[in-house]
Amino acid sequence: MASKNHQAVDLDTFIEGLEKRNEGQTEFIQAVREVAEDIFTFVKDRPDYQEAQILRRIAEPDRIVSFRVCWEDDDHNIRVERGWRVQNNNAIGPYKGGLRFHESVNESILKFLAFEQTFKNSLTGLPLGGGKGGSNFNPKGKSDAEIMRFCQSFMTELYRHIGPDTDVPAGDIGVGSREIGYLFGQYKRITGRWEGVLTGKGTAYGGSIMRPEATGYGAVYFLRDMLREADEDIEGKSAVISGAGNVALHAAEKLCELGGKVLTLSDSDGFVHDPDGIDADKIAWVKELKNERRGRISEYIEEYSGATYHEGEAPWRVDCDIAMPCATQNELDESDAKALADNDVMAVCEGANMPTTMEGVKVFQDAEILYAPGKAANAGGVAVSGLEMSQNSERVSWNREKLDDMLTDLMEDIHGKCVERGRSGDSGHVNYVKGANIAGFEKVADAMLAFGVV
Ligand SMILES: NC(=O)C1=CN([C@@H]2O[C@H](COP(=O)(O)OP(=O)(O)OC[C@H]3O[C@@H](n4cnc5c(N)ncnc54)[C@H](OP(=O)(O)O)[C@@H]3O)[C@@H](O)[C@H]2O)C=CC1
Ligand SMILES: O=C(O)CCC(=O)C(=O)O
Repeated sequence: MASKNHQAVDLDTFIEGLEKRNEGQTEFIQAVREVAEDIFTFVKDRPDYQEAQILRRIAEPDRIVSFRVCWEDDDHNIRVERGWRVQNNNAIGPYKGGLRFHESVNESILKFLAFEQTFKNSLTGLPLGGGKGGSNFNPKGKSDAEIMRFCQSFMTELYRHIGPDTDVPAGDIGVGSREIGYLFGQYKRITGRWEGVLTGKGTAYGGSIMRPEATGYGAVYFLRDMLREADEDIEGKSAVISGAGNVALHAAEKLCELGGKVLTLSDSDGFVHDPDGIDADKIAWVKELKNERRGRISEYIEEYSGATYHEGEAPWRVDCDIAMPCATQNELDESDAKALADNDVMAVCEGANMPTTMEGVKVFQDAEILYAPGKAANAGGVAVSGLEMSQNSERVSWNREKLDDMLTDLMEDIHGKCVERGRSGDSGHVNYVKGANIAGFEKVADAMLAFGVV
């Protein structure tokens, strides 16, 4: 009788097939490859996972919906963009993951994000599957009315593919509370239903009071847990942060609160370095600059004269104890990682999704630098989204204190899973990438085994 294992392939053959099937989709291939390296070792002793082709199936989205988004700008020009929703895997719960509006958005980027989301959401321990969506629409410089018309048009197609038990989108780059408001309003108008179909909503209409802070705060809680595991803490440590959006500013806020000193923030044009520290008042000023006036980070040096602005550069060469990439994918490459290692960085904790290239990750791992991948460290955002879904279906509202306690516990739990699965026998060093990959995979894999071949 032929072995049931006849379809098992080695890692190289798996990657070859992946590259062939997803030609040119570099971000997606990178994300799957990073997981596959750990999972292939892990499933060596699990023929049931191998025979069921679990990883091969998770690496093929359940479906991708792509659609035209047509809208009218303030000068009455008709504009056409492309929208997508990638529903990667719903083995353990409804598809869940953000929407990104950025001119760089394409299928590869959304597929990598939806794939990573599947593992991240599993790590939270909540019943959430993985998805992601968005558009190549560029929100920069658009009026509020233009943003509203775009969001309404986007939702006019998306609404038929989502639902509180089907797929629950949220924000990501370029999608904050303003956009979620317009999207939710349009969903409600079309369907006539008030239901928890989006998270990141305003508190006036069912949003969680902690969702805006959750990703950045959660990442710093993970950092604190990781440092504690190594008998260190945040107090007195200097930190470089990239980005000046939702994740970066809330990470900066929590770092300051826990006694850290934030030295940098950035946007896609450059970074600011403030040797005096970017404290809570300065962060509040940047929040107003970014969220209300929609300005550029370069304006910081006009307000705070001790700071310098570095056009076209990233902050990774500034001497620091802690680095937190909180902007976008592949923003920290091998040479950046070497610069951080040469400066004896103690910990790298990712607020963004896949911000470090594979070569950069290798530098951190070879140097045994404490390194937390985004899929574990930034899971606090989607975890609080999961809590927002519970609040909506139970028709309850939890206060900030309760939610912050729950977020703290959730991050501690994710950290614990990474340590359990990622600690190496000899040195005791924790490989958080391996830990997150294996712990995230296992729950989804067990659910998929239970379903048979579907
Ligand atoms: N919001 C959330 O809850 C979660 C977000 N994440 C991830 O965190 C990261 C940041 O998201 P978020 O803070 O929400 O997004 P925002 O839109 O609020 O902010 C994004 C920030 O990153 C900068 N940025 C974007 N693209 C680039 C680029 N190509 N090069 C350099 N800088 C860039 C932006 O600068 P500029 O204004 O110039 O474009 C901006 O400062 C993303 O990777 C996202 O996927 C992960 C988990 C949850
Ligand atoms: O809260 C959510 O559902 C979205 C979070 C997200 O997009 C992410 O974790 O990258």
